[in-house]
Amino acid sequence: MNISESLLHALRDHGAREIFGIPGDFALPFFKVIEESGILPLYTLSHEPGVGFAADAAARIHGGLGVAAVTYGAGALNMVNPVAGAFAEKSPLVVISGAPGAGESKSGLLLHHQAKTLDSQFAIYREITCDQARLDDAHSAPDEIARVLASCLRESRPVYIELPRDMVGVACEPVQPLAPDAPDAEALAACADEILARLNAAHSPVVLVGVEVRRFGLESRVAELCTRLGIPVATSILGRGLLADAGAPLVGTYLGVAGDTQITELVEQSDALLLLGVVLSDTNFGVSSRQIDMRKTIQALDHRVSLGYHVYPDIPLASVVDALLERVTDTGKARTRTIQPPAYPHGLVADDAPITPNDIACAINDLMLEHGRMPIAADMGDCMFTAMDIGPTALVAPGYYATMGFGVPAGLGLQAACGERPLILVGDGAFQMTGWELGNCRRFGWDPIVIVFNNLSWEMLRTFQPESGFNNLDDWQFAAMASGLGGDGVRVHSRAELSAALVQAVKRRGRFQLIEAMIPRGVLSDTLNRFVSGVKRLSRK
Ligand SMILES: Cc1ncc(Cc2c([C@H](C)O)sc(CCOP(=O)(O)OP(=O)(O)O)c2C)c(N)n1
Ligand SMILES: [Mg+2]
Repeated sequence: MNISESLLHALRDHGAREIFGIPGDFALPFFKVIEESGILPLYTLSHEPGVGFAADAAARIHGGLGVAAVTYGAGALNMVNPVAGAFAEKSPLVVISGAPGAGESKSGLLLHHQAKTLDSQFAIYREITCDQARLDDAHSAPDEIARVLASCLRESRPVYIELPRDMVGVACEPVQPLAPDAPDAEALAACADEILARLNAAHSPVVLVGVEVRRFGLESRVAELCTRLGIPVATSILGRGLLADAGAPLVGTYLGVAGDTQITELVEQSDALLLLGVVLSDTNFGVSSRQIDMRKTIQALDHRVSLGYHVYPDIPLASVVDALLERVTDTGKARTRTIQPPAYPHGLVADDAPITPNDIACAINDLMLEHGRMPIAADMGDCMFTAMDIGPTALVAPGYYATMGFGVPAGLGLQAACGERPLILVGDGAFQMTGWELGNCRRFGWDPIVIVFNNLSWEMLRTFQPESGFNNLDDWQFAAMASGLGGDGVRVHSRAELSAALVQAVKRRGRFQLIEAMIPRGVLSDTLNRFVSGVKRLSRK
C-alpha cells in the first residue's frame, strides 16, 4: 500500500463517502490514485470555492467527514473562505492539498503557485483548521493521518493535510484509527449533577440545541432527554430542523428579535438556559432584545461545560447527554409552557400577484406537503431568512458565518452525499458567484430544483444602506442560460407562474430545474424584515 491509498482507506474508515476536488500539477499524481483506486468516488467541480462548499455540505448531511482535494497555492488558497466557514460552523472537513516535492523545494527557485514561502499555505491553513499534517515521511505518515482525522471528528472542525507530490506513491503502512479519549468519570458525574440541580431549581428552564447536536449525531438522545426532562426546547439557527419529528417538546427556532416573540421571551427570560452544542454568535444571539444572562446559562460546547462561573474542561457533549440520560429516567413533570409549535405558511394563492419571498416559502411548503420533503441548501441572502418559514426538513445554510456562494455547490454536495434531489435557494447576487457549478450536474446525474430569488439587487445590503446605488444588480437572465448548462430554466413573475413552475420542475428528473423568481426590489421576507428592524433598533440603543 502507498501513502495515497493508506490516506484514502483511512478517510473512508473515518466516515468519508466521497471526494470533491480540482487537480493541478502538484496534485495530479494523487488524483490519479483517487480515480484508479476507486476507494472513494471523485467529483470534480469548476472552482475551488464550490469544492469547499460541496464537501462541507456533504459532511453536514451524512454526519461523516467531507473531503476537499486541491492543488497547491492557486487551488488551496482559492478555498480559504469555504474552509473558514466550515471552521466557524463546526463542519468536519478534510482539506488535502498537493504540494511541491522535496527536491524542487530545495531547488532555490521560486516555484509556481508559491506565495511568500513554501510554508505560507500551511501557516494560512493553521488559522482555519483544528489540526494539520505534512506527509513528507512515510514512517510517521500513518500516525499523522490518524491524529489529524481523529481531531477532525473530535472537534468537528476542518483539518489540513499537505501531500507533496513526490510522496504519493511511497510505500506506507495502513492507518490505525485512534480511540477517542474518555472523559474523567468523577468530573462528568459532578458536572451532570450540577446541571440537573440547576434545572430542577429553576422556575422556567429551557433547552436550546445547536450545531454540535447535529454534528455529533446526538439528535435522538437529546430528543429523549428533553422529553424526559419535560422542558421546552428550541433550536438555534444552525440547529434548525433538529428534533423536528422526535416527539420532543420542541417550540421552534430561536431568532432573537427576528423570530417568534413567544419563543424569544421563553429563551431570554429563562432562569436556567441549557445550551447544548450552541455557538454563541451574533446571528444566534446578537439580534436579541436582551443579552442572555450567562450567570444563569449552562453551556456545553467545544468539549467543555460552563455553568455560570464554573467550568468543566474536557467533557464532550455526547458524554454530558449520556450522563444526564442516566440520571433522568422517567418523563418529568410537564413543565413545557404550552407554546403552539410554529405554523408554516401553506396554501399559496396562485394568482397574478407579484412574488414575495414569503410566497416562495408558502409554495415550497405546498410542494413538500404534496410530494414529500426535500433536503434544502440555502445561500446567504433573503433566501436564507425565507427558509426559516419552510417546514421541517434537512437544511444546510451558512447561518452563522454568512458567506455567499454556499447554496448551489452545497446543493450539489447534498445530492452527491445522500442521493436525494435537493432544493436550492439562492439570491441573484450569490448565484453570480457560484451558480455556474450547475454546469457539472449532467456529468454526475444531479438534478436539483433551484429557485433564484432575483430582485436584481444585493437586497440585504440595501436594507441597511438604501442610498447606495452599487446595490443595484443588472438583469443576467439566468433562466435563459440554464439549457446551455444542461438544465431547464423558466422565469416567473406571478404567484400562479411560480406554482406552475414548481409543479413542472418536480415532474422533470435527470436535469436541473432552474426557476428564476422575479421579486420586486425592496420586498423582503417577514423574517428578514424583523431581523433588519431589530438590528436597527438595537443599534440605536
Ligand atoms: C462571499 C460574500 N461576499 C459578500 C458578502 C456580503 C453580503 C451579505 C451579508 C450581509 O454579509 S448579503 C449580500 C447581498 C446578497 O445578495 P443576493 O444574493 O442577491 O441576496 P439578497 O438580494 O436576498 O440580499 C452581500 C454582498 C457575503 N456575505 N459573502
Ligand atoms: Mg438579490
